[in-house]
Amino acid sequence: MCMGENGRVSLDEVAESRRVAVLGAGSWGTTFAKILADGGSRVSIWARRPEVAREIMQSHRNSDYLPGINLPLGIDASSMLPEVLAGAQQVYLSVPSQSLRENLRIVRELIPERVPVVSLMKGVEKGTRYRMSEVIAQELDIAPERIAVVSGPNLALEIAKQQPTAAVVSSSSLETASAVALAARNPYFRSFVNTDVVGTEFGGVLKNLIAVAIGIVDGVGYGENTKASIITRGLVEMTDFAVAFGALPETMSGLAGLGDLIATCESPLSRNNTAGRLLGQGYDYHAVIAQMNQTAEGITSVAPILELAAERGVEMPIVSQVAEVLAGTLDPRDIAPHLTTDTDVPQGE
Ligand SMILES: NC(=O)C1=CN([C@@H]2O[C@H](COP(=O)(O)OP(=O)(O)OC[C@H]3O[C@@H](n4cnc5c(N)ncnc54)[C@H](O)[C@@H]3O)[C@@H](O)[C@H]2O)C=CC1
Ligand SMILES: O=C(CO)COP(=O)(O)O
Repeated sequence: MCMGENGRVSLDEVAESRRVAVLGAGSWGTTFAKILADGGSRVSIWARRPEVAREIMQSHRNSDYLPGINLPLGIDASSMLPEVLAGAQQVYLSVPSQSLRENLRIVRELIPERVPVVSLMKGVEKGTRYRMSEVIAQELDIAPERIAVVSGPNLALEIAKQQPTAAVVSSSSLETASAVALAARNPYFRSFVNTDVVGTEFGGVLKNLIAVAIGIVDGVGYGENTKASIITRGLVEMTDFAVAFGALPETMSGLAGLGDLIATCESPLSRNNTAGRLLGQGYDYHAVIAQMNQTAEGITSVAPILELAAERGVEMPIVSQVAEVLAGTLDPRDIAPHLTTDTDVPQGE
């Protein structure tokens, strides 16, 4: 690192040495850019739409996704990928999960060598059923040690308002997780680390599905008993599923599991919860999709998650019922924390 004129390292030089790129200027990409900038990094965001990049550059706002939020001055934005990625020391990815692969194919040659690549996403790919870190490893052909994922109870708008929040950064390399966690921290945002990538990633995917179920019963008008029963049994489903794929059970009781489950199930800010509520109010799948102007990953993750569950013999009664409501084969009023077709023999909790 070079010195300023007085022989000291200037703040600009420190920030320059921590140049990071965020691909995706939706609500989470933009909020994460703010987290990183408020932590001292110099951040470039890639926005697919030039008008979004222009608004961030000129007004320091992204009013479509974060109304009322002023972004820090240390954030640049562009719709030109080479500009955004040049010199980045870390690359964060925050596009809808189903579009990750096509985007990686475009940026493959532009990602600087050896830098960590971080998924902020909470979905699985339809068809392949891959987690986002698996899509990254496959498309970029990089070692798992360079890949990290971030998850936790992280409703974007609350964090953009600087409400105190925690998350977990996971990588098979603790060194990579720690480097990312050091960048992704500031007075209102604290990143913990772990090496359970499978659990951390599946936690974020699975809680979306339970949040859709909670939205459905909310839309129907059921009360707290129903919701608490679904959340509690939902956590059992999440844990059974994740452990069957090699996750540690304790990850599911951490920020990426229970923590995110609580936040997403309780908040009207959650798009998954909102989509569920519309289903519970009687809108069908197509009407719900038409009303959502932001990404609700749970809707597209249901099918691949149930296919994966079937592969490993994991029972997921709540997620199965969400799939049935989406398919129009189950009346939202009949959704329950158990299958109504269960045997009459009482089961252990
Ligand atoms: N919003 C939140 O509170 C949080 C979201 N996440 C995750 O972050 C990921 C991104 O979600 P959000 O930013 O919330 O979604 P969003 O709907 O707010 O924004 C999505 C962004 O991706 C862009 N986009 C859409 N299709 C695209 C494509 N084919 N190629 C490239 N860009 C495309 C949109 O223009 C938009 O800028 C999701 O996986 C979500 O689960 C994770 C934690 C919190
Ligand atoms: O992941 C989230 C909170 O942690 C955001 O949830 P939604 O995608 O349902 O808005």
